[in-house]
Amino acid sequence: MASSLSASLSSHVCLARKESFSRVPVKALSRCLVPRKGLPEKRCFRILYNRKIIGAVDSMATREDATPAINDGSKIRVPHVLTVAGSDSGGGAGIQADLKACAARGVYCSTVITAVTAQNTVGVQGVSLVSEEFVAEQLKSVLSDMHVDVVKTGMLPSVGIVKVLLHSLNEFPNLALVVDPVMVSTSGDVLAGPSIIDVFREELLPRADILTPNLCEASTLLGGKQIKTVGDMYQAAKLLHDMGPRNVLVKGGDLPDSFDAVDVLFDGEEFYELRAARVKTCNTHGTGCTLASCIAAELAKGSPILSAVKVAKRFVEATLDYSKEIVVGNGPQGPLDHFLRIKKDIQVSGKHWAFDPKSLVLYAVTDSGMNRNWGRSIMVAVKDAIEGGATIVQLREKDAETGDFIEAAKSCMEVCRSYGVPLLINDRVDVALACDADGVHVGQSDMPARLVRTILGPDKIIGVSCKTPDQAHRAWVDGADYIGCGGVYPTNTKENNRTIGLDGLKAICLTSKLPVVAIGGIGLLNAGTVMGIGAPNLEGVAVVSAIFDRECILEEARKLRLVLEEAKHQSLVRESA
Ligand SMILES: Cc1ncc(COP(=O)(O)OP(=O)(O)O)c(N)n1
Ligand SMILES: Cc1nc(C(=O)O)sc1CCOP(=O)(O)O
Ligand SMILES: [Mg+2]
Repeated sequence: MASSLSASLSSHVCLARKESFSRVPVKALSRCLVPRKGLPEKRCFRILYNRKIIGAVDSMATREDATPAINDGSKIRVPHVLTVAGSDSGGGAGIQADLKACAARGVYCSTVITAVTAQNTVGVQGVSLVSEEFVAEQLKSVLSDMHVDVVKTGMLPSVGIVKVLLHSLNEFPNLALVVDPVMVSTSGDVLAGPSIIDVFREELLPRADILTPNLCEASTLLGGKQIKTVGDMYQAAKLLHDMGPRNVLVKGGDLPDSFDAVDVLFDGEEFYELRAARVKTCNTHGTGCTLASCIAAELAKGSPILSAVKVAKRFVEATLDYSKEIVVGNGPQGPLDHFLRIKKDIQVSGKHWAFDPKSLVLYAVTDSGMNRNWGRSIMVAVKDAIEGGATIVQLREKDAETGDFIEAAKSCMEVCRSYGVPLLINDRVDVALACDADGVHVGQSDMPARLVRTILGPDKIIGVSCKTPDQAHRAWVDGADYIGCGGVYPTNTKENNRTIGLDGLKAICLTSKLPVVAIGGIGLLNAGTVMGIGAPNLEGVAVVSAIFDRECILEEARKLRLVLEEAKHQSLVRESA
């Protein structure tokens, strides 16, 4: 039967969409097709390669079936996990954890809610089951419309709900299934009673691609078997595998006297002992849901089981480590921070403001050569510029070693944050990421602003150098926050820099939808003239030598700021006249 499929395999490759699949010769695949247990022959095949499941093929798939899996250039079908689980009002576990884990792993997640729990970091105060009919309706809504790759189950609180789910799974035999046999919450509250154990053992587990019990759940499924050692975990994994799931991951998080966090994966042939240093934290609420969702997310992307489990374990470790000191609620078990951000955002500045174009008034751009000549550090130069009145700083360190640049940038970040002045990095997105700078300034031959925006995200400031109205328009389309226009006058600071003059500057300002800062050859003597061109979106001037190639940075910045304030005053007088 397998050989009869090999002729049409190429169209089915898309359907399986397993990355590893594409590296397997088609000839080898025909030998690898293995009918899936419990499913009608000729319907669905697991693809085994080196004895590992690497994908699934529907033998009756047509080219049309496969079409949605192909990226046609403009439309991309994303990996999709459907979680069938309970809602946790505290947001740490259940559906809420599943959504966050999938989002953090870059996978779309739809939800079928089986129960609503009133829950917090103290415990579970109440549970309200969703009716079987309504669970069925949710399943139908999702599965009749969307292409789901993997179903992940959490809290399945009644036999009826498990049966409803099994019915849907029978209708969609290609769906991979991750079963997290949730029975008791981290607080010790029962979420699914012993009545469901039989239907789990007899009907759900044989359908599962992977089962992910903790020690208590493994013991319950095995009729109360004691699991106290890693050796017991191996036995439990084997016994659970005999119940039908293709893979079993017994999680040893609760193993007594264990220095490491040990999990045992059994794929029916080999055992894998996965060890990591135990993270000391009480913020563990939701780790089981997160791990299972993350495994589901990786499988949806096309990973083989072992690599999905390894990535998921590493992700949970990282979130545990990151979240170990965060405080959410007064109970003994807090939640995870799936996006590794909450703590950082609070610590870094307490607040994030949107970019304010008024911060462009006096834009100080550093120059490592000038600082060297005057024998001062970048940090001291930046501090003096800010104390003199600079409203935004750009580190333009063309000849610095990357490591030195990052260290200097980190120190300057501290200074700038303490004064509430934004700090941008010239050219180097990597350095900006490493020091969590407020943004980046790029020119026409640097990384395109659109890509910088994708990498830095929506919160960071992006500036683009422009010499023409077309470039200014492009910068706006690409998601920049402001443009730098120059050289207004000739400059010795930047070699071979074309001068656009005041007329060039004005032409750009007139059409630009973005705020503008003028640059190039600007100093005390001409800053007023530049600001006087009468363009409302010209917010300020950017200077290098007028501040940093002077004996006293603070004094020069102060004088320049006064000139700019006077120019602003004059323009207000002109407007009101
Ligand atoms: C505010 C501001 N405007 C223009 C530039 C010049 O950027 P770019 O054209 O990329 O040239 P380099 O500075 O990288 O030599 C700037 N840095 N800042
Ligand atoms: C970095 C830079 N960019 C320019 C542009 O025209 O885009 S001119 C310039 C150098 C500006 O230095 P100074 O203030 O010493 O003239
Ligand atoms: Mg540049």
